[in-house]
Amino acid sequence: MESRLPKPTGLKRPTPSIKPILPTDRIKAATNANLTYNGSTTIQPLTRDLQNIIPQALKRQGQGVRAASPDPMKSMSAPNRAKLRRSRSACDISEMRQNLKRNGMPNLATIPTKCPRRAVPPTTTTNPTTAARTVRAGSAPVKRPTAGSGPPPASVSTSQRPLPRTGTAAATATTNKTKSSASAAGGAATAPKRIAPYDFKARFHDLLEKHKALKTKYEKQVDDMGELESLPIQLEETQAKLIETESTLKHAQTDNECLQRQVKQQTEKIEMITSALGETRLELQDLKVTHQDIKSEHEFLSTEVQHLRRRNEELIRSNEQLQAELNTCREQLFQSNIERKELHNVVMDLRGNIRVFCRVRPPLESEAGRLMCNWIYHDEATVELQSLDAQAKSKMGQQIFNFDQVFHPNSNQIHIFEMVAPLIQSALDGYNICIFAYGQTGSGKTYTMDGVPDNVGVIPRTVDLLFDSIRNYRNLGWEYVIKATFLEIYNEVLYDLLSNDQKEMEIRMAKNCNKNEIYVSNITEETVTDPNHLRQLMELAKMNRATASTVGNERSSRSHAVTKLELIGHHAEKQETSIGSINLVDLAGSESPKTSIRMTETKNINRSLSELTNVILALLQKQDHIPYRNSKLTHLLMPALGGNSKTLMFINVSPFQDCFQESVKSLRFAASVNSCKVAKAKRNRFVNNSNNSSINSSSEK
Ligand SMILES: Nc1ncnc2c1ncn2[C@@H]1O[C@H](COP(=O)(O)OP(=O)(O)OP(=O)(O)O)[C@@H](O)[C@H]1O
Repeated sequence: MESRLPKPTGLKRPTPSIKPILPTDRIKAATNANLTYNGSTTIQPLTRDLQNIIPQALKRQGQGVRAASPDPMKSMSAPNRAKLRRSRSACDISEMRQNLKRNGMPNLATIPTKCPRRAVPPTTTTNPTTAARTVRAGSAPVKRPTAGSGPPPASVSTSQRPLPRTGTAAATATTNKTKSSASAAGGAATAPKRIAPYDFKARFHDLLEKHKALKTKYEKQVDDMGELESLPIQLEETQAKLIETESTLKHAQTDNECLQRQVKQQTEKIEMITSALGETRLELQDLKVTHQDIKSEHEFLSTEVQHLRRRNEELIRSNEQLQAELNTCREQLFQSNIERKELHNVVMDLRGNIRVFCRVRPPLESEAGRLMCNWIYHDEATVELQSLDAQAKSKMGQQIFNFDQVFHPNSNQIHIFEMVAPLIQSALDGYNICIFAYGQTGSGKTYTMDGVPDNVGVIPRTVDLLFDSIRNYRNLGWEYVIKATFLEIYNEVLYDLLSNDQKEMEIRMAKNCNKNEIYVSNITEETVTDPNHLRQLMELAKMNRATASTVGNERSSRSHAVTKLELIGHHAEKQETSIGSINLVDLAGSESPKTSIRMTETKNINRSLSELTNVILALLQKQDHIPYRNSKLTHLLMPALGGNSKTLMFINVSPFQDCFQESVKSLRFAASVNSCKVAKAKRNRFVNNSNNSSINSSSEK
């Protein structure tokens, strides 16, 4: 690392030296700035290092000693000594000149060979050499530095010395040098005594004193030198310490900056926290206010809660009483419902197990040109049919028919279903219900049973009524499951209307049951949970049903369609199960063979309808053998026609004159069925025992 100490700019770096100038050199130079080596040249600070200065100073000192202290053993005579002095002075000057020349300084003036002895008064203190140079050479005098800080020379012996000889310049120079030393030591007031040249003893003593003084000075200089030599080491140590201190300072500065930054950050944080604290205090005040409000509200609510608890306890006690009353009411309701069912069944029985409703359809817009018979509705149960043909009228006589209900052409679907609904209720009570529509093709059977999308018939309305009633029955503790099958009898073959698979289907007797209980094998049975599901199944069955165009109907149903809904109810509390069924039959339309296009189809339809008539007539005549098995239709409807069932038959007739014969035929058949008496229907009621289920099919009144 570079030192930060200021470098001297105005000082001239010395000529190449032994080692580069260090700051210690400057210190040494500054220390030596006041040093003067025995009246010789003062060492210039910061220009020379100690390695260069000290040897030169010692060299000069040695020269001075040599000049001032000639070896007394070698010069024995005055002329020789003078000559020696002369030569030494000359040597000194010559050496000075060489030094000056080496240092690039102006040269000294040449010393004249002889110097007039009286030119310089002996008492003057001016350097005779310099004065002689000034006078003779006329050049600028070269001043020799005077000793300012050198040790005082010994004056004890010099004061006893004789006055110096003034004959030569060398003597004068010696005298001056001595005087200069004396002046430096004791002041200019006491002039040193000159030692006679012949007084060798005195001179010897003088020289000894000088030698002693110089030795002391030399030792002192050596000590100083020792001290000075230790200075670079101290300086290096100091410099190392300085560098270390600078490094430490730099680290400290870095740490300081870091700390300042941290202090700044912490200060900012403190400000933020202080700000947040202020906001929090405000929020705290608000919360305290809110707390007070809530506290007061809590006290109010606590009072309210206590009041409500007391009120709740009262209500619980009241509720328990009401619950007990409710249970009693439920039990009464359950019993009442049983009574209602029995009474309902009595009404149904009074109306007849086989009931016949006659419906005359209106002419369509497309049939406006067709002639219509004369229909006379005597009352709601009696209708008279008159032909427009007088011959036929006279031949057939009066055609008056009685039924349970007659619906004229203006009767709508709602009126029809109002009369059907009590039967549906009986199905939920555990009875078997059979509703079928019989009539000529195009007379309105499908319209009555299925209806049209904007005016639905008996079957869709039955579905809605069933699910509404099931919801009401749920309040009484009954849970119902509905299972649905859709069957078609076409050309005396059974088809599953919910499946397109070709499969063998047979009408079979149910085992371990009433002899009239039957079932169809391999038929698809769907468990229905909501009315929409049932409607979707009905749509699918309708699409799968065989239809074709006939003379009387563009989309004639060419098969008998049987929709069976099995209603299984369970009362968990009473451990009671109720199973009822509804058979909804849309028969194929009877058709005259004369007008039929598909004879086989027509024959099968007419044969099955004829067998249906035979069965009903056999029942009417109370024959021992009822020919149920003569056709698939009668076999399938056996439970409904002859056994444990409540049956409703719609006789649909067309109002037109050209249908007169078929209408009369249908009405006669229906009238005969209406007069048919069958055994009373039994309610399918099961009570579950602990070990097994026993059937209590009770015979109703
Ligand atoms: N009461 C009625 N009111 C209005 N239109 C009716 C009525 N009854 C039947 N129709 C219409 O008369 C036409 C024939 O009716 P529908 O198809 O129900 O006869 P169908 O007896 O079922 O015939 P098929 O035995 O050939 O199937 C249909 O267009 C039907 O919409």
